This record gives sequence, C-alpha cells and structure tokens, in this order.
Amino acid sequence: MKELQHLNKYFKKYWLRLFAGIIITIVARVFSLVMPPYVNKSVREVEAFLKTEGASVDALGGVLIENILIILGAALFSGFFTFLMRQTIINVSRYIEFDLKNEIFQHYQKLHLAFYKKNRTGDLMNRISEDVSQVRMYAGPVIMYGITTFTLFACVIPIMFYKAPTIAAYTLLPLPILSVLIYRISKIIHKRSTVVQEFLSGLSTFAQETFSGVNVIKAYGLERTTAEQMQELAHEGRDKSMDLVKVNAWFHPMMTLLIGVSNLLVIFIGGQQYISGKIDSLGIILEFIIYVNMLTWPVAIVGWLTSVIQRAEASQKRINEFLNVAPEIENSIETDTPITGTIEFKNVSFTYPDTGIQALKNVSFTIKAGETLAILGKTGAGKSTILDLIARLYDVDSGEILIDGTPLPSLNLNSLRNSLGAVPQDAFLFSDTIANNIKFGKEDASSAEIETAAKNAAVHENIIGFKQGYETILGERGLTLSGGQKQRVSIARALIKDPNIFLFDDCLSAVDTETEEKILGNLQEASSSKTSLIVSHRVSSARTADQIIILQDGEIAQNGPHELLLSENGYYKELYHTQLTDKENPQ
Ligand SMILES: Nc1ncnc2c1ncn2[C@@H]1O[C@H](COP(=O)(O)OP(=O)(O)OP(=O)(O)O)[C@@H](O)[C@H]1O
Repeated sequence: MKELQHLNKYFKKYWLRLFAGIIITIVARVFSLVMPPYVNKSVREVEAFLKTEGASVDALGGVLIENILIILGAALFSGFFTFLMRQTIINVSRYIEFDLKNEIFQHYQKLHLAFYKKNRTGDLMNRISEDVSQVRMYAGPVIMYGITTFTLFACVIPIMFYKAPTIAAYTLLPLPILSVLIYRISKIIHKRSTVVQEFLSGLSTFAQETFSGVNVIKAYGLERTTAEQMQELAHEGRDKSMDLVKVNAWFHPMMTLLIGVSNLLVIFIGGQQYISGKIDSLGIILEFIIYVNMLTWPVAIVGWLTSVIQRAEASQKRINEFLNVAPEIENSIETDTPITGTIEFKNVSFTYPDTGIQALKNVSFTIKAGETLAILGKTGAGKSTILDLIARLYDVDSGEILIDGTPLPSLNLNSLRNSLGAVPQDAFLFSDTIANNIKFGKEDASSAEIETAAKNAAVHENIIGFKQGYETILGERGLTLSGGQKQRVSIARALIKDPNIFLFDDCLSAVDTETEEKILGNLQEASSSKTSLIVSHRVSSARTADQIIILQDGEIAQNGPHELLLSENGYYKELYHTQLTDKENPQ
C-alpha cells in the first residue's frame, strides 16, 4: 500500500464528499437490514394465526400489509441512499482519476527529451490511461464495496449469532472458502487478462505499422506475407483469450454453488432445530436465508477487492516510476527575463547522455542581435545540436551559452522559449486545419496575419490551390502535404510568432533553389531586426549571412563571412564550387 499513499493528497482534497459518501453507504446498508426481521415477523403472525382458532383474517391481513409497507419503505430508502452512495464515492473516484491524469500529463511535459527516447509512446499512453483506470478502482469501488462489506459484516453476523448461534455458525462456514476461492480466481483472471492485454497492444502496433507503411508493403509486394503474419498473430491471440475465458467461466458457477450450499445448510440445520424444538418458528429460517444471500456478495467481494488493491498498487508503482523522474531542465527563474537576441557560445562541449556521442567540442562564437548566422557542415557534424542547446532542450557539459550576456540557466525558461521561433528539420504538423497549424505559433492570430505568414513562407499559393484553402485538414484523415509544403507551413508557423530569435534547421532542404531564394528574401525582410540561425547544406542559404560557421566533427573548422570563406581553401569553397557547377550544369 506504500505506492498508493500518493493518492492521500487527493483523498484530503475530496474528504468532505468522501465522508458524506461513507455515512450514506452505512445508512443505505442499515435500511436494507429492515427487511429480514419483518419477513420473520410476518411468518410468525401467520403461524400464530394458524394455531389460534377463530383468529380474524382481517386482523392478520392488516398486520401483513403493515409489514409489507415497512419492508417496501425501507427498500425504497435503501435504494435511494445506494444511488446517493454512487453519486458521491464513484464521483470522487472520477475526480481523482481526472486529477491524476492531469498530474501525469503535466509531469510528462516537463520531462527531458532523453526520457521520451528511453520510453516508448505506447508505455507513456498506457500509464496515463490503463494504469490510472486501475488506480481509480481503488479510489472508488474499493472504498464503496469495502464499507458496504464492513457494515454488513458488523451488523448481520452479530444479529445472526444473537438470534440462532448454531445455524449462524454452520451457514457462515462456507463463506470464507468462497472468499479465498474468489481471490485465487481473480488473481488468475488478472494474470491471464494482462497477457491478453499485452498481446492485443502488440497486435495493434503491428496493424498500425502495417497501415502506416502500406506504401512500402505494396511497393515490395508483401501483402501476402503481412496477411500471413497477421493471421498467425490472430491465432495466438485466440488461444490466449480462450485461456482467459476458461477461468472466467468458473467464476459464476462457483458463486452459485457456494450460495446454494449455504442456503441448503440454513434449511437443513434450521429444519433440524425446528423439528427438535430449538427454534420456535420457521420465520427464522427465512430470515437467515435472506442474511446468507445478503452476505454472499460482500464475502465474494473481499476476495475481489484484495486483487483489485494489488493491481492498483502495481499500477500506481508504474505511475510513480515516471512521476519520480525529475525534470533535468529546471526553470529556476520565476520572473520574466526579456530577450533581445545576442547569442554567445563560450567553449561549449556537449555529449548526448544516452548515446555517449560527443556532438560539440569547444565551440565558441558570438552573434549579435539582428544578425544572421549560417551553420554548414557534413551530416552528423553537430549543427542541429547547436540549435537544441540554444532552446535549452539540453544543458551543456562544459562551457557556457549566454544570451544578451546572461547564461541560459539564469534566464526564465518560458521567456527563452517564447523568444524563439524554431523550425525543426522534420516539420511536424498536427491533424488539424492548415490555419490552425500555422496559428500554433500565435493562438490569437487573425486570418490576415496567417495569410501574411504563409505568403512570406511562399506557401500561400499552394494553400489557396486546395479546395478548402486554409481550412484544409492535414494528417491521417486529411490531405498529405509534400515535404517542401510541410517545411514552408512550418516556417509560416515560426514567422507568425514574430520572435526575436529564429532557429531554422535545414528547413529549406525539400524546396527547389528558386523557392529557396524567394523565401530567404522574404525572411530577410521579415527577420531583418531578428537574430537568425540557419542550418543548411546549401551555400545558397548561407551566402548572405553575416557570419558562416563550418562545423566538422563537432568543432568549428572555419568561421567568417561568405567572401572570407571563399578566399580560404576548405569545405566552404569546395561546397560552393560543387553547388555552382551543379546549378550551371543541371543533369
Ligand atoms: N537526440 C540525440 N541523442 C543522441 N545522439 C544524438 C541525438 N541527436 C544527434 N545525435 C548525435 O549527435 C551527433 C550530431 O548530430 P546533429 O543532429 O547535431 O548533426 P547535424 O550536423 O545536424 O546532422 P544533419 O545535417 O544530418 O542534420 C550525431 O553523431 C548524432 O548521431
């Protein structure tokens, strides 16, 4: 139960509702206890009537109707309070479920990128959905049924022993056996259903990958192989499900059997006692049959509750594992720190913690606010890493990055990220309209602003060419943009934000050189007073920059403006001539 202590703060938050729920649960059960003695009483009245000669039928009818009305009234009250019980306790468990999901989601958002690389998306989703549902069972049904069971035990068992101790002892005998059996079966059911769940999630991953990669499957003619693999998996799934069904099938018959045995014992022992004159009325046998039936579910539920608590504990353990991961990038500055845009790298070295790859070695450069820096270099040279470090997605190992003279950790993280307009290498667009995808950079942007941004990113003409223009839905159930169109929508998203620093990560790689020139021209205008970092493989993206850095294996090999680098022998000059030749002699 150690792990589940995490929920105590929520129980405290909703203590009043919970307390009301507990009282209501007790009241509901107490009302349900009115019926059995009145049934007994009615039988006695009938027995007395039969024994007394000349007794009035009308008088008997009157008493019986009175008893029936009392039983009916108590049942109505019990039903009403049972309704209120669910409205309080189950509602609290839903509130806790909601709060816990929000807590986990907000925590996920604070976690480091390395966390997302280490843990699979399916696992993250499972913990926030499946595991939270298991934990909810503890916060609601366990409390509700637990109190119901406790109240019934505390009231019914003493009443039974008070009224007829021998019948009570015999009839209660099978109930603990029932409880243990249900506990065992619940555990087996849980084990097997976990196997089925895991299998099903593997099956859906396979199906999802198949559908996502349907182009490749068709292109390689692998439809048949894939269908066979799917069939194999389906057969395996059927066997696992059958294992589960077999145990499930034992549950109800066993319950019925044990209830039957208890009822038989009441009738048998009660009958013997009646014959031997130890009890004076058949009414007591009827009363006991009702008690036994009242107790059966709570007894069965003790076993079920135990296994639910164990599952909730295991789920909360998995949730806590993630909640206990501390965010590596901490925001230690509460107040806003406005940013102009001078960026300085001082002997920065950085190694990716998960791969151990040293991406940057002693990198130093300065770029003044409003200037443009182009970063070129072979693939894997460390270009994107520089941009990620500026956005503080990672903290440096040694050296220092300063913005406007302040080291990054001394800047408010939100101020820093709000002042950046980042266009990543692989543009990610949401399954939403194009307008909303662009507006992602500025939620309150007007249609005119969206259009201007799209024009500057040279994608406006493409967008108005679609039937629904800016309202065209992208993604799985919508339109698929070409690589170049995606990149340009992503650029529009950064432009509309109007930040002080632009980070363009090879974001023009999928557009032709003519469009590239057009966009660069627009960018120069739109971002003339802004600091821009452009990572690229093309000289055409770099030539107008105030400063160009050539990275080689994480180190700066060359640094200077276009003219200077052209005058030096090195990567830049080679690249310039290769790309110039390509342009002059296209294949
Ligand atoms: N998230 C990451 N985790 C671990 N290692 C990484 C990560 N990202 C990059 N690396 C490694 O760090 C090195 C530098 O990568 P980086 O992405 O900065 O190169 P790049 O110059 O931008 O390359 P490209 O031009 O192909 O985009 C590479 O060796 C790469 O494998």
